[in-house]
Amino acid sequence: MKTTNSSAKQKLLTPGTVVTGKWNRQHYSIVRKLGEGITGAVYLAHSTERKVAIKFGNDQMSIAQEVNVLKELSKVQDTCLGPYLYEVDDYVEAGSKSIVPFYVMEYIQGVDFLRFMEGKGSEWLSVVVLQLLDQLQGLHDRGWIFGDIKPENIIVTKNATSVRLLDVGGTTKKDRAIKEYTELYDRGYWLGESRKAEVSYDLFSVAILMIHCAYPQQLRKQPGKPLAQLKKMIESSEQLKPFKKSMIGALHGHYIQAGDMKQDLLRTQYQTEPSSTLDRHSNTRMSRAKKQKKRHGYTELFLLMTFVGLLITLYLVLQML
Ligand SMILES: Nc1ncnc2c1ncn2[C@@H]1O[C@H](COP(=O)(O)OP(=O)(O)OP(=O)(O)O)[C@@H](O)[C@H]1O
Repeated sequence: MKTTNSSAKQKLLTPGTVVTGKWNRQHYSIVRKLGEGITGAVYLAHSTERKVAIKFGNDQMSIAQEVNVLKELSKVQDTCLGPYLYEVDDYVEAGSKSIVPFYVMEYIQGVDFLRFMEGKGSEWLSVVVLQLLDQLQGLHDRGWIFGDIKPENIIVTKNATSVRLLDVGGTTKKDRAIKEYTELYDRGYWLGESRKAEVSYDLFSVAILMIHCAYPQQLRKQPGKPLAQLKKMIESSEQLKPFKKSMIGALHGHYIQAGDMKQDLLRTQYQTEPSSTLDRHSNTRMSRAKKQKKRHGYTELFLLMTFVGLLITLYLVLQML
C-alpha cells in the first residue's frame, strides 16, 4: 500500500529508444524496463559512459521529492546510501509532446533480498541483516527514516556481496508521517501502532523481513494476537532462533538505534542453544557415551565459534571495501 497519489502513466519505452534530455541534451539508449511503481517507471539504459537506471516520473512533485532525498544521500562521500544521483532532466515524448520528468541514477546490479536468501541459512541472514542495519544507521544519523522496507528495495550486489537500498520514494524526514509503506512490513498493519517516521518503525520492518525470509510463502497476519503470532514464528524457525532476542526487541520497539539491534544480533547469535544444552548435561552423572557426546558438543561449539568469527571478519573486510 502506498500513500502517494498516482497520476497519468507514461508510454512504454521500447529497447533501443534514445531519450534526450530537454535541458542537458544528454542521450540515453533504453535497454529494458526494470520495474514500475506508483510514482513512475524505472529503465536500464546506456549513457555514453556507463549503464544507468532512469526513473521517469508520473508527476513533477514526486520526482522532485525523490531527487531531494537522493541529493541529500549523495552528499555523503564515504558511504553509499541509496543509488548515486547523476542528473535530472525532462523528456519530451515523441508524438504526444507531453513532458516527462526523469532522473538518472547509478544502476545497482544484484538480486533482491529474498532471492539472494533462497536456500541460505542463519549465517547469510546475519551477514545481510548486519549490513542492512549499518545502512539504516547511516540514514537515521542524517535524519531520515527509510519507511518502505521490503525485499524488492534491498539489493545484494553480485560483485561485493554488499547490501544497497533502492527506491527512496518512501524515505521520510524523522518525526513526520511515513510517506510510503508496504502493508506486509508495516507496523500499523501488524500492531495498529503509529506510522510516525522513527527508528523503531524501520527496525520493526527489518524483523518482519527476517521472518519473511524464514517463511517465504506463509507470512500472513492471522486473526487474534499478531505479536504472539510473530514471536511463535521466530521461535519455531531454526533459521531465526539465533536472532530471537534482537528480533523480539525490534518488534517491541525497544531499540533507539539500528546499531543497538546490530550489537544484540552480534552478541546473541549462537550463544543460547549450545550453552543451555551443555548446562543441562552438567547437572547429571554422565555415562562414558554421554561424556563423549559432550566432548563432541564442545568440538562443534568450537567449530561454530570459529565459523562465526570468520563470518564477522568477512563482514568487517566487506565494510572496509
Ligand atoms: N538504481 C536502480 N538500480 C537497479 N534497479 C533499480 C534501480 N531503481 C529501481 N530499480 C528497479 O526498478 C523497480 C521499480 O523501482 P521504483 O523506484 O519505481 O520502485 P517501486 O517501489 O516499485 O515504485 P514506487 O516507489 O514508484 O511506488 C525496483 O523494484 C527495482 O527492481
